[in-house]
Amino acid sequence: MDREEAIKFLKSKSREEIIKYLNLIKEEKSYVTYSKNVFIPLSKWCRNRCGYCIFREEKAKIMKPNEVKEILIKGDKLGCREALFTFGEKVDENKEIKEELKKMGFSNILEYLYYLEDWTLENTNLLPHTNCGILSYEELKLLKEVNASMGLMLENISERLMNTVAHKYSPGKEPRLRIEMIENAGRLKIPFTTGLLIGIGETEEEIVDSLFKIKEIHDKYGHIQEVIIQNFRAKKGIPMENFREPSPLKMLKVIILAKLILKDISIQIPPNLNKETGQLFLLAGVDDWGGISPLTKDYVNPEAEWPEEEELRRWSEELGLKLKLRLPVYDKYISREWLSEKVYNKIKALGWKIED
Ligand SMILES: O=c1nc2n(C[C@H](O)[C@H](O)[C@H](O)CO)c3cc(O)ccc3cc-2c(=O)[nH]1
Ligand SMILES: C[C@H]1O[C@@H](n2cnc3c(N)ncnc32)[C@H](O)[C@@H]1O
Ligand code: MET
Ligand code: SF4
Repeated sequence: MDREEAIKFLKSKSREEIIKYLNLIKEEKSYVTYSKNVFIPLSKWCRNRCGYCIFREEKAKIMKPNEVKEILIKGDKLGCREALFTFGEKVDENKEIKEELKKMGFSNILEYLYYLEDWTLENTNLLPHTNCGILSYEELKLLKEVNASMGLMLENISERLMNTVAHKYSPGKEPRLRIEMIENAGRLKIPFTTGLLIGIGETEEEIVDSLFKIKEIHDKYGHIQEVIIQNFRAKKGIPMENFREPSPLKMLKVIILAKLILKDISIQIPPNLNKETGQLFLLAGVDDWGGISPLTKDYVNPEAEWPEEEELRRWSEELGLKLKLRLPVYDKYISREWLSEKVYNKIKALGWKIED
């Protein structure tokens, strides 16, 4: 599959073409994975203002250690294994937050995050995954010690979108910065999650170029464990509230392409954003349902409830696929090569069985 062929397919209106490419997806695997998590929105303030985001708040607020710990302890009791720290980008650029952190005894947000993630490893059976926007090489290096995996959505490789409602007020969505961070994570051997946001005004060419860029980075470092194909959801009150959501067919075609281009990388579809269509996407080779939570909502898409574990199981089993719990780090990355001593030992202490 090369660039031209991929673009042609994405633009094609032929039903036969779709069936032809679906037929190219050969699957030996017998399961679909998911993670059981708690979502910790440490702060909703953010230096960016993405046109599609409902998560961001102007209020300079930050979760207190006890609030966070309570969620972690409850999640642990419910059998969660992932602590998802997803929050605004560079929140300590906000003076009030910085002050608040100082009062709590931390000089910046990442020092506070490190403390909380270390506490998670010491006191619960959850493993941290951080997705908080742009981080430097040094910051990634530090956080690797206490994270099982980390993530950053590429969103799209398009520079052009930086001048549109999607990214015009979001310096952190500059594709060069995102690519640089994903590469730095590779240099540091951090198991990594990235993905595309579909339906934010991008062209077919830009989708294809984004997929090939991820493939190029992965060929160099081998650290991309999964790629999320996330469908834009219109919501009242966002600048992009009148944008059209991507059609199920568009999603299906992008998933097919992702699968054919990214090969050994797992393709993730958020099940709460694809309740009607998710099961059919399994036909196109979706490997993973991402994180669902028995405790916390999806703060990025608060209107979209998580399906129950049993529902995911039924969707999967109807297609002859077992539903299999995974950790925030995929089994193939569970080794001293990819994980810090601390995280590796924690996973061993959990008694996690790696079978393939
Ligand atoms: O609950 C969510 N989890 C999100 N996750 C987490 C994901 O569902 C899983 O927790 C990961 O597969 C890690 O195991 C993300 C992780 C990333 O690294 C990058 C982006 C996302 C986006 C979301 C999201 O919108 N909602
Ligand atoms: C955490 C990730 O959630 C995605 N995200 C942000 N806003 C929306 C929306 N309206 N619909 C779907 N996904 C969204 C972005 O890709 C972000 O990186
Ligand atoms: N703010 C970060 C980003 O967009 C984390 C996800 S959105 C809450 O990359
Ligand atoms: S999507 Fe992330 S970076 Fe963009 S405004 Fe929302 S919180 Fe900030």
